[in-house]
Amino acid sequence: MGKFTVDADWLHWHQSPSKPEFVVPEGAVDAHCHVFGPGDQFPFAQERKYTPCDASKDQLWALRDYLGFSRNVIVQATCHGADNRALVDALNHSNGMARGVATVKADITDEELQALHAAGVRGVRFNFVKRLVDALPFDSLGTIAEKIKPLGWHIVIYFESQELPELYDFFTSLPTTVVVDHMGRPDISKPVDGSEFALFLKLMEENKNFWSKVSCPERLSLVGPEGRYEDVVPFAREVVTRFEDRVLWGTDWPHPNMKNHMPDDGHLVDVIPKIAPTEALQRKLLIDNPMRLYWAD
Ligand SMILES: O=C(O)/C=C(\CC(=O)C(=O)O)C(=O)O
Repeated sequence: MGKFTVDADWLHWHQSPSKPEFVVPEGAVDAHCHVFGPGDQFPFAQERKYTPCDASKDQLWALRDYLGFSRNVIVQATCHGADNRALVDALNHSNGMARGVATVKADITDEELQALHAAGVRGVRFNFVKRLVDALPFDSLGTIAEKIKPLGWHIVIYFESQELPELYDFFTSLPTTVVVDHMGRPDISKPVDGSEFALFLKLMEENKNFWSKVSCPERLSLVGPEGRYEDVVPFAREVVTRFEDRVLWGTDWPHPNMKNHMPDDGHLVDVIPKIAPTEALQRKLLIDNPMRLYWAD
């Protein structure tokens, strides 16, 4: 029995994903995934809103190899709060094949930021999803943005589509490259050419410093795994084809807080050629864009 009790309704990540039919190009980057603990070694944060099962760096590397990827971008998840030790440990054991996105507080020092940079962190995440965090006030986030800017880092933002109108002006005031998680989580029961998704497309169109992850069909889909997440494809393809130089893709392993099903990671990879229908788009999505953002040096 570990130190932490996993949430009763927690779904364990897939133990035997299928081999994808789509063969990812050599050098591909899984640009959105997490490590959890192990809790005995890297305790979960006091202020967390969920307690997951462990998902270690070695298990992540095993999935990476199995799916045919070469590199990972590990995003600090809220269950670890602003304690980035599990993330840094993973980066330090990645042979340079992983980069990180951390969570920090406004009082972080330049020395601490330098240490994160040396480990491979290249961004911070601002999370506005209420079931996951009590978001920091805008002035604290502004302080963090100014502190990380000289390092050349970017800011990853996570929010749900209904929050975008309220957050829009704050987002566009950010002074760095900004990466939107999961296309701003569109409500895909609404039309792809409707007003809600149009606001997200406008954000991307009018602000060339904005990028988007075209990840997480499993969180957005209404047809689910049986329908191979087909209903999300028009949204993601629109973003990939319009903003081909500013898109990233990731598995989101180990898929925290999935309540209705646990995706087969192989099936998620098989969505890629549907949203990026040409080899040139696939290369940008999986190699050129993430390499530019995370391995520029
Ligand atoms: O993994 C994701 O991207 C999404 C999450 C978890 C998360 O972001 C976090 O804990 O920080 C979610 O929607 O529950």
